[in-house]
Amino acid sequence: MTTPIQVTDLHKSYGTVAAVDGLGFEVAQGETVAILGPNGAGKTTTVEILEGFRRADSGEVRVLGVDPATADRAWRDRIGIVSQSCTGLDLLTPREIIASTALAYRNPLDVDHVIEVTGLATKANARIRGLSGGQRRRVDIALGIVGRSELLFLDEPTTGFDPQARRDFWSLIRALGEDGTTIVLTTHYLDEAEALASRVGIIAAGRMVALGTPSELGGSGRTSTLAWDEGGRRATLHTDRPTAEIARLASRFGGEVPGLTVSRRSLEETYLALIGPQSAVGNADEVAA
Ligand SMILES: Nc1ncnc2c1ncn2[C@@H]1O[C@H](COP(=O)(O)OP(=O)(O)OP(=O)(O)O)[C@@H](O)[C@H]1O
Repeated sequence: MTTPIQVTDLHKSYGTVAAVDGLGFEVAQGETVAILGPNGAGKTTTVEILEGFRRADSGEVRVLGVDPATADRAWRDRIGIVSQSCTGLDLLTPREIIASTALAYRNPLDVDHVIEVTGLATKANARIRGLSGGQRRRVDIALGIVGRSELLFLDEPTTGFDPQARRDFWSLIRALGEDGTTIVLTTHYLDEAEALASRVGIIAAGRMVALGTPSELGGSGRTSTLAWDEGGRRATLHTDRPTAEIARLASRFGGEVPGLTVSRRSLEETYLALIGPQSAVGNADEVAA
């Protein structure tokens, strides 16, 4: 089976700004990968190269086995895209737009089902211009999934969602993932990455600086740090087996361990440590000036 996304040594510059600077990663069939990174890190440029909307300067890119720069209509039919823009078709209704988009695909999802799972049932026949920002975003998502894509790109999909709508959207994405859809999403929400992604990639200054499961990069179930007071100083120990180590310490101290604390590095701490204050590339105007 073809690996859905393979990227090797990707480069893309705008004038003197190296937006993507030697980036490489793979996404396996059925994976949900979240791409994190600060503003200007190169996420959109990378994803738009994968979608065939921008040309790389150099490097190897294969999406569903094809170079997106030379891909045809049949390839595009296999891909769903939810970008940051809204439809702009203010006088139409969600149902009209979703139904007409479905006609463009060979094997679309049922339109009523899409309206239901995107939470648009009560607004299906209202004009787009009367919808809130979050409701318009749901229309974008409906258009991205109606084609029953093998590979789905979601660019900051829940920006503008209220907390319940985000949870509903997460359920929808999990269901698509369980059905075998490969998903790449960019997000600024670390909790969203942790909730949805089988792996998280962190891009800084045009490079993939980390790629791993949420528990490898942070979150639950990874290395803990124990600290306690001993011999007039603070002793520390990093361990994947904190309970066993605490039992060992308790036995050594014959009961209470003085000043014992147990902490885990969160995904947010890992992220902030990796991106650092200087990691985002400046924008082109600033660099040129
Ligand atoms: N069309 C363009 N022309 C010139 N510079 C660009 C263009 N598109 C992006 N850039 C620059 O390339 C760098 C990477 O931008 P990109 O949009 O890929 O970042 P991003 O990680 O998606 O950021 P954000 O989180 O803000 O969406 C930035 O410095 C940006 O100013």
